[in-house]
Amino acid sequence: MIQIEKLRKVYQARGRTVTAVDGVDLTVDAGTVHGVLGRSGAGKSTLLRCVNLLERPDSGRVVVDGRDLLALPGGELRRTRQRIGMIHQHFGLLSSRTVAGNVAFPLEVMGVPRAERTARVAELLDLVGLTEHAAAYPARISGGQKQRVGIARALAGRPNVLLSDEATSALDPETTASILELLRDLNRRLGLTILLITHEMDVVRRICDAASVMRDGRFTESGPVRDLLLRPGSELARGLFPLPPPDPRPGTTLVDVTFEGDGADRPFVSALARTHDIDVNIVGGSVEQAGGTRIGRLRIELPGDPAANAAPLDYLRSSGLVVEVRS
Ligand SMILES: Nc1ncnc2c1ncn2[C@@H]1O[C@H](COP(=O)(O)OP(=O)(O)OP(=O)(O)O)[C@@H](O)[C@H]1O
Repeated sequence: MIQIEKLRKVYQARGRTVTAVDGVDLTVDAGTVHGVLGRSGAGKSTLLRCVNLLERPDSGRVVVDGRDLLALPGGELRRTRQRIGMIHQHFGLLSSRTVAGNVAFPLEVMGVPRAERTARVAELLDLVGLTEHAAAYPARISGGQKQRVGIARALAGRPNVLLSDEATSALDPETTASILELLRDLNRRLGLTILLITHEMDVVRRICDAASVMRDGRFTESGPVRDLLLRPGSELARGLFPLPPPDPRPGTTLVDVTFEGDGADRPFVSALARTHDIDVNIVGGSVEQAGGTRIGRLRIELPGDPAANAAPLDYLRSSGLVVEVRS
């Protein structure tokens, strides 16, 4: 479990002060995957690097598995940090070592005896599907395989927590999907808690249980993915279900309807048309699997202005749908 309280990190660079993380609170429950989403410069990397103290926060608290990192004495801090794995966008492999040698490296640093190390490396390579490539050098393997080596290496110290710094940003979509699947699988099999940062909506959709949207060092929204997607005005929902900017026609009402699970199969559009004897025009929409559930977003146009549509809008709301009037 990761608990971050009022975390703040300020950089001074060339006479300029940048507040990269500006009082962030975050709890990542044990065994869940949490994604922090945001544009370049939002403060995501700084936040992530504060969780294993690669960056030292100016103030706030970072508690990992019940240990307050900023209060730990040196030796204990080092041992605790060894139990926090990290993977990176550009893998960071040692080119002079084989795949097995790269995975063995942190075990050597930890002083694990040779026989135990060999067995552990074999176990880790099996876990990430790289047994056959144990003797290959990084230059000879694909980007996806390199990230698998990165993951095996990060798991060497049997961490409960894995930090992922844009781990799939350098990969093509197909390889991205397979790496995300591997991370999801490891999260489930090992009960691994994963905190990842990304600028890709799709990463959140595919593997995150919860997410935060970061801008200018702060979270603008944060919570379980399902809850965020069902919240009117959610940036995450708008990003995952892109609809064109609303362009209402005079004398009509443009409505965005978000629905979950069964709602995706319920013919609420035809029911609305029938119940209120109106023509409903579907302008756009999509249905996605996200946050462990199926969520859809549909933009519809009703005849008449919003004031004239009070009853149909009430009908949609009382059907358990999330309704946002865009005109
Ligand atoms: N070592 C540093 N010294 C000075 N300023 C820094 C340093 N590291 C980051 N910053 C600044 O802090 C802000 C947040 O940067 P950060 O890298 O955390 O954002 P990010 O969301 O991860 O973006 P990116 O994806 O581009 O890395 C930016 O304005 C950046 O220029």
